[in-house]
Amino acid sequence: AKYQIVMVRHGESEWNKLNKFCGWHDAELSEQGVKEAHAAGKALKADKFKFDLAHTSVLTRANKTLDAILQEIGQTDIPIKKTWRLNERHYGGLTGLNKAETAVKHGEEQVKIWRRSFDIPPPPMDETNPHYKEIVDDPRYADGPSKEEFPMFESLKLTIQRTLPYWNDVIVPQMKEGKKILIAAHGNSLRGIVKHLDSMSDEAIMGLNLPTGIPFVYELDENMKPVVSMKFLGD
Ligand SMILES: CC(=O)Oc1ccccc1S(=O)(=O)Nc1cc2c(c(O)c1O)C(=O)c1ccccc1C2=O
Repeated sequence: AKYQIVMVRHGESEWNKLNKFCGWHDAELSEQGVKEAHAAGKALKADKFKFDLAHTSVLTRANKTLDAILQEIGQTDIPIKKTWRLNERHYGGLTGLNKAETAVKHGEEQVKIWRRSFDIPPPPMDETNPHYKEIVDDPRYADGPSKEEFPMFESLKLTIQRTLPYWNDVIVPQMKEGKKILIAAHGNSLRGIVKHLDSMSDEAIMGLNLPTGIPFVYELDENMKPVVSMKFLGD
């Protein structure tokens, strides 16, 4: 096909392991997550993939997944673009809660509603959340989002709405210039791109849980329409 792009969800994080809502908290990769990232790189190397540049979020778990992959394919020299627009969904006041704490604090019924909703957001994060200061004051957000648009919560709909402009305005033009691109990001920011490419319904995309650390390929025609959708390496 005319265009090809590779995407990968970061390896397991320390908070994935603890079943805690992570969102914009900057959790590290777990040991397993680091292994997943190197395995992803080895798989890409085995298939002789080469990239001109990579895009990732401003969160360490995605950045380190990308670094591990680039080490394995011997391309630690290509440009890396980091953007908040590829960050994980912001889970607001749920950030840091695990499954039990969420159910205790908000009740099973509310959890059920949130789980199956596309545009019902979690409660906003406020100063009582232990992670409020670390996120709001983080210098990595100096280049955006602005104070006015800095999210305190995101529905999946809101997450997709802030990821797609980056896809359309930055990544697509680079693909049209012939650049071979790798994206290392998060479950929900990648859902936004996949939903857009495959014209998926709100319900369909909520049913898609991307595996951690397994690269997948899209091949697109001259109109950026998928000829091959979400082909996982090793499939
Ligand atoms: C597998 C797992 O333990 O998931 C967790 C982790 C932390 C809290 C609650 C749960 S749960 O078992 O209720 N399942 C669970 C719970 C939730 C979600 C979700 O995708 C999910 O799988 C959401 O997307 C979600 C999105 C926005 C607000 C709340 C939730 C939520 O409460």
